[in-house]
Parts: sequence; C-alpha cells; structure tokens
Amino acid sequence: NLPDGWVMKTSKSTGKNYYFNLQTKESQWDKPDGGAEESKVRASHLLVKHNESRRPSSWRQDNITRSKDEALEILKGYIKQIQSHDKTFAELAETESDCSSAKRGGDLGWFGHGQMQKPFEDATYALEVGEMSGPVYSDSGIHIILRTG
Ligand SMILES: N=C(N)NCCC[C@H](NC(=O)[C@@H]1CCC/C1=C/[C@H](COP(=O)(O)O)NC=O)C(N)=O
Repeated sequence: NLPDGWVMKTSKSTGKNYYFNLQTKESQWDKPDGGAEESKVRASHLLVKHNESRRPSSWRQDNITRSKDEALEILKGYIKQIQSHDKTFAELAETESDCSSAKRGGDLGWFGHGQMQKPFEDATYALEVGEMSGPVYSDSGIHIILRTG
C-alpha cells in the first residue's frame, strides 16, 4: 500500500508503472516509501523569487527581474500583513506566491527528509506545528513557511 495521496499509474508510452501524488501533482518512478509517518512534516509556503533564483519565472511572471533585496522587502510586507491578520497565509500565498503550490494556498503536502532543498527542510523541521517562519533562503528564492503538520 502507498502513503496517503499516492496512486500507481501505468505510463502510456512505456507501459511502466509510475507513482503519482494526487495532492502535490508530483510523479516519480520509484514507489514512494511510506517513511515512518512521525518523521514527515507538512507545510505551506509563500515564495518570492528574484533574479538570482534557480528558475526566475513563475505562473505569476514569465521573467522575474526583481533583486534579492527587493524580494526580501516584499516578503517582509507579507509577514506583516499575516501577523496583523489583514490576510490569512493561504490567501496571500494564493495570489502572491511564485510557486505553483499557490493554487493550493501554498500547501506542499507531507514530505520527509531529502525531498526539499536543505535550508527549506531544516527551517520546516525547526518549526512547531502552526508556527510561521521568518524569511528562509533557498535556491528557489525567499520563502515564508507555515508548518501545518
Ligand atoms: N514534494 C513536493 N511537494 N514537490 C517537489 C519539490 C521539489 C523540491 N522543491 C523545493 O525544494 C522548493 C523549495 C521548497 C518548495 C519548493 C518548490 C519549488 C520552487 O520553485 P522552483 O525553484 O522549483 O521553480 N517548486 C517546485 O518544486 C526540490 N527538491 O527542488
């Protein structure tokens, strides 16, 4: 049996079985190891990309040219909006995040060690469930992380 959200599919082109996560829409050839549930975490994030991001493009903007400093100032503004309860985390992530998870309010689903870039993984595991991070830097850009599970 497969961990939650995962289904097995057969590739039309190769006839090989692969695994697809209905929640995160990611697919992989290897059977997802359940991994001890307790070692997994769930998080949402709001990503602001910049011109040094590994992929300076997103659903919001084809070519992202803002500087890293500008991205940090923008992200700090979002943190203030969330802390003042002006908007919820998910509402802001949905309209502002440069990650495709924006359409799920920033939800990345459950993940274990080795799946996300290390700085992001470490920052998430350091949070209590329900806690929000400050600015977290990865090769993708600058994130706010909300640990949800
Ligand atoms: N398991 C789930 N839900 N999907 C696979 C995630 C793969 C992982 N991704 C990341 O580490 C970045 C930073 C944290 C979230 C994340 C999202 C990136 C950010 O955007 P990008 O820099 O790729 O354009 N978009 C999707 O992957 C990686 N090892 O590269």
